Amino acid sequence: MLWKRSAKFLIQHQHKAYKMSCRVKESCPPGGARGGPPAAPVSGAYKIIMVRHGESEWNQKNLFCGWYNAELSDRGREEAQKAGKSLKDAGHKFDVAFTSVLKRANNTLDGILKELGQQNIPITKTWRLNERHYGGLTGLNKVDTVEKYGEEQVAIWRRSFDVPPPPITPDNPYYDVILNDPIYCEGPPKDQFPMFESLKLTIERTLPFWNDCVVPEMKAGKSVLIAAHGNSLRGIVKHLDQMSNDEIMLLNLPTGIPFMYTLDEQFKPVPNGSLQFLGDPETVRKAMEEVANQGKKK
Ligand SMILES: O=C(O)[C@@H](CO)OP(=O)(O)O
Repeated sequence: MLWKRSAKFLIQHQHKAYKMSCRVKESCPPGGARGGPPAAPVSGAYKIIMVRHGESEWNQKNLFCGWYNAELSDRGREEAQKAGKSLKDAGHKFDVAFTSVLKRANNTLDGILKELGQQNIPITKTWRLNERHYGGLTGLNKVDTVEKYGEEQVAIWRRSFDVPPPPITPDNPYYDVILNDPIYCEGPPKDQFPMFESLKLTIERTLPFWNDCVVPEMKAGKSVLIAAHGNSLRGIVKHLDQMSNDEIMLLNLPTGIPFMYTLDEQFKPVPNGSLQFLGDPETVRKAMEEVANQGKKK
């Protein structure tokens, strides 16, 4: 079975991974988001910075979170501040920012923009940049889930490309909280509200936003920052780097460490333009490993 092979591949190769205010908008802002003067692209190329939110309270408790609207932990708030400082020290300024409708990403963005003194730039929030919906796993502890279903099954649920978690059902304590959360007032419509998402399904709702809203801003010469989630960003990375379904399984994005892509005119990464983290390599490697280990036996 393909997913069995994929899970084995994942477990065997995980260690190699490193090497390689409800202003919610469903559509793009009218006329595009407006910011300060457009940043000139370097040698005809585009640069974009993305960051996974800082550690959330549910990351700290090692719970599957997905569309549950968890708060940042103290460490997460510090990570956001640190990310802002490293962007400031590297001389970055942004014209526009994009984020999900979940407060762990919104507050990470706010923390970064505060450090940069750029709280007034236009921000577009969309559910299309949300974390993947973790379905029936929402609220479960990852290590307890490993104890119950085994490391291999949890690896498949967490990192396989197209095997979804089981659907969330009304007996899940977070079913109503998520479904009726006012942050979803502008979408998705109730009859299309996801009950689970694989990475494949996540990409199917994230990529249209990337193409229709983010790319036009870059084409207009705007300097763009995205603060989103581990799996919505993995989807964008997979698309940009044209990674195979097996390759993307190995990538675990660390919390709160910004990364840059330098893209050519076709929006393909230039040589050495992929996934350039703003952090020292050892810190980044350890942070990635920490995420990978969340789904392993203690
Ligand atoms: O629980 C989640 O929503 C995500 C990110 O925190 O977890 P994972 O890394 O297991 O995909």
